[in-house]
Amino acid sequence: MSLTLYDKIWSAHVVANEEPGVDLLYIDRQLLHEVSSPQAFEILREKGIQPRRPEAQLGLADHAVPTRHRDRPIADPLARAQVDRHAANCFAFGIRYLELEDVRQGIVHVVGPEQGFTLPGMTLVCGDSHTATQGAFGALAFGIGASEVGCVLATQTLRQRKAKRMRVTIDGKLGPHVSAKDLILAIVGRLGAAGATGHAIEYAGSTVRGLSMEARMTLCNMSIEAGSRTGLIAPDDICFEYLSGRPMAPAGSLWDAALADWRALASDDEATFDSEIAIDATALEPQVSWGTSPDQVTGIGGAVPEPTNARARAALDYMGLVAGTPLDRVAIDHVFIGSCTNGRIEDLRAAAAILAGRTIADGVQAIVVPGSGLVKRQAEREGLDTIFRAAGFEWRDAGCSLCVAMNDDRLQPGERCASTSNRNFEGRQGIGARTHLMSPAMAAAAAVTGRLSDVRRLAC
Ligand SMILES: CC(C)[C@H](C(=O)O)[C@@H](O)C(=O)O
Ligand code: SF4
Repeated sequence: MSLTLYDKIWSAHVVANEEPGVDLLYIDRQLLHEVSSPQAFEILREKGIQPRRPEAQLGLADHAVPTRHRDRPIADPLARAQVDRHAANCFAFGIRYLELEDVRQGIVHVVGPEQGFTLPGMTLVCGDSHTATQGAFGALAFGIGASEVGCVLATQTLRQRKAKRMRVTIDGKLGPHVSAKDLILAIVGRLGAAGATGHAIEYAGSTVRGLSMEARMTLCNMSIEAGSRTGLIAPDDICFEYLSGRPMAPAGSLWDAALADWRALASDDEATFDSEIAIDATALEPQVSWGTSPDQVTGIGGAVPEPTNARARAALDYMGLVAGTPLDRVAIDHVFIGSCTNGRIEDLRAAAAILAGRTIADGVQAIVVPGSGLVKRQAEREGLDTIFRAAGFEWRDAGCSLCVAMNDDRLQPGERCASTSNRNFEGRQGIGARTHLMSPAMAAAAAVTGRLSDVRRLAC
């Protein structure tokens, strides 16, 4: 029987069949952050259980952490308590924890792959909806709820209903300054916020094969914004090269053995999918969201659309936008470059390439927040921090930052932000704040002009 990549990883992890369509899966790895883990540790305490495999877990703090003054104790008492509690829980239960001072600290979905904790063919979970980011490595990676985090800690298994299979095939060469972020925004726009609900998406096609691992992670990251908990890409030489030599990746003969297994991780040629979508990358223009859901998106050459339903009307109202306004006339107050969608080294390089020799517009406040301490260090080695600072950006420490208003970085009501993150929900960047999602190069262009702008015009 022909199988998809999803089927193969799934069946390799079935411990028991519970009922038709529902299996008990073995979970290889779990990432633990400070927001979704406290309840799980409480479950262990209440029941007097020790983690089944502490070495299969990795803990760190990312959502609540400040991105400045990291040499001082966390000023906000609630954030400090949350981070301290998470660290204490990890230590108490014998789980590896990356301290805030550790250069390896960062956003879970950046750190997992960077450390080689995330490997092809694995099942990997985290109490976080953007865990699908790590499916870029051909891992079955998905977000779970807080009580499920406890279940994985206690048993290293999880009861799961198998999803339907969807393949998104992307072919054609991306134009200059058009990136994986533009692709995934366009895909989410086409599928709709619930279009892939109940499905596991596999991204395939010549465009995907040509993408770096950083770009593949950007693609998989936003699968959840179309309703899919899982985004997968078959691992190949680009993936193996990225992983080779990573601290937690296998080495020596174990690496050779792993590689032989990983090369079999692809959908069979005759495998069938419940749903198939084809995307032509050639004609794609840079994308910008105009509403309060990531599927409310269009090309930068377009205008604020005429609302066709109550949801769109409410979105325009919240966003303070009038239908028919060309997008490139919309002025912005803030720029945020970072997040698990676009906080990796390539994202910083793409933004810096636009900002070199330029300065941000008067009145604009701009921050760049590397996805991890290692991304920050690498960017500094390449002199990117100098470019960002010279342009007028603040150069911060790693964390979720302005992607989510759960830390010191947040906007005021009515402020408008060009953001490389993945969600533009009401209040996401602060109460009443307005978010436009876009790529790092597009965010850099917005910083320079002070409005939403086509980076291709600025670049040439
Ligand atoms: C706080 C966390 C559980 C949440 C998620 O599940 O994704 C956050 O990371 C987000 O991006 O909204
Ligand atoms: S960077 Fe944003 S999307 Fe990613 S885990 Fe943090 S809050 Fe969630």
